[in-house]
Amino acid sequence: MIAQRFSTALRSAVAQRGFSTSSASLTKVAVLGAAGGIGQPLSLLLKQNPKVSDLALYDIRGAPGVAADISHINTASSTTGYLADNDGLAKALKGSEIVVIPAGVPRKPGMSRDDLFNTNASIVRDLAKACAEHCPKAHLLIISNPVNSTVPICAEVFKAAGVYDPKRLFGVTTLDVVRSSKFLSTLKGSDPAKTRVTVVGGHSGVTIVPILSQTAEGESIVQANDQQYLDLVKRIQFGGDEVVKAKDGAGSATLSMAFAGAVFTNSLLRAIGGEKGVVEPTFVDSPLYKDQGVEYFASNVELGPNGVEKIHPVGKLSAAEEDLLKACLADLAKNIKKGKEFVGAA
Ligand SMILES: NC(=O)C1=CN([C@@H]2O[C@H](COP(=O)(O)OP(=O)(O)OC[C@H]3O[C@@H](n4cnc5c(N)ncnc54)[C@H](O)[C@@H]3O)[C@@H](O)[C@H]2O)C=CC1
Ligand SMILES: O=C([O-])CC(=O)C(=O)O
Repeated sequence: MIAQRFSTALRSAVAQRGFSTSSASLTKVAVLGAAGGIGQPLSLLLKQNPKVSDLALYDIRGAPGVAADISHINTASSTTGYLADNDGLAKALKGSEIVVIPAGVPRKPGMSRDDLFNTNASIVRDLAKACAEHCPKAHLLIISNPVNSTVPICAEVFKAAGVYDPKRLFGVTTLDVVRSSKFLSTLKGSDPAKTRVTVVGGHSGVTIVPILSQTAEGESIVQANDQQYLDLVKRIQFGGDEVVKAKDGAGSATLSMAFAGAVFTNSLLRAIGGEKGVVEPTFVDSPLYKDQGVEYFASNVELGPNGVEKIHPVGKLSAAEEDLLKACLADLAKNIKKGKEFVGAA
């Protein structure tokens, strides 16, 4: 009974976010880091998605157990778990059209995302090498932090292997969009499902730039440019810290991230299936600020069957947002350089 209620609630939440029930195109999706705090609920949500035909769950520990559990859910897709032995990673990746990567360590209180670099850079580099070898045409969705550096790392690995397609590499910044929507709609009493905020830049502190002036519910707050605006921007930029602090040493956002990851994956699945006009903010190889030394940047991106279809410019900004963008670009350039240098490319 409880399971039934849970399932109904989940399906309804998923439906509200626009998960289609048509299964025009069926896709193998791999999750690397599938037994982790994000990996498990993300895999659960992907099992609900009728556009997924095969779910390949890979982790250095625990993935077969997670897969066995999830495989009993009565949706059409098949679920298989893989460990590193017996060529598990290669088997998980072969035939995958989408690879979602939440592998790596999360923050503890007092740490910045950049403090994760030493551990996560090599994890992501090695997984990217395997993707370049076994599924070079897959769309790579990078969740592992620091995203501002791990995305450039993946790009350099793919370039070195001669298989880089900038249209198929995405840093998942959807959680910033989800948080902006929730925080703004709570302040304004609006419907969060209809309160869409574009968030540009990167995914760390001041590199997260919410463009509240372009949202009807945010316009007046931006115009007032008072403490309420400053607090809202700060909460969006440092929302991750709120969760890290509350979890008190037990990690960072997992459930909201799984939700955000499932939303972005579903948008890409819709676009791969031929739906037009699917737009999500995401951190990609972008021409927008390359002349300022920033090669990767999150802005609204129209998705298509081959990944990035069109990168939208940030549009008109308020004076305060111009200042936020300036601070963002300075930090972002450093984060990107660090990632490139790690692979020996800067
Ligand atoms: N992009 C975003 O918005 C967000 C990113 N994150 C990041 O996601 C990452 C994962 O977070 P959690 O799931 O909470 O961590 P976790 O520690 O709960 O799970 C990570 C999983 O990765 C696995 N793993 C480690 N090395 C691996 C390898 N070489 N191959 C495959 N799997 C491997 C671990 O065994 C573990 O199961 C962290 O770096 C975190 O900072 C977290 C929240 C939001
Ligand atoms: O704060 C963290 O370390 C995890 C993360 O990226 C987020 O919650 O936005």
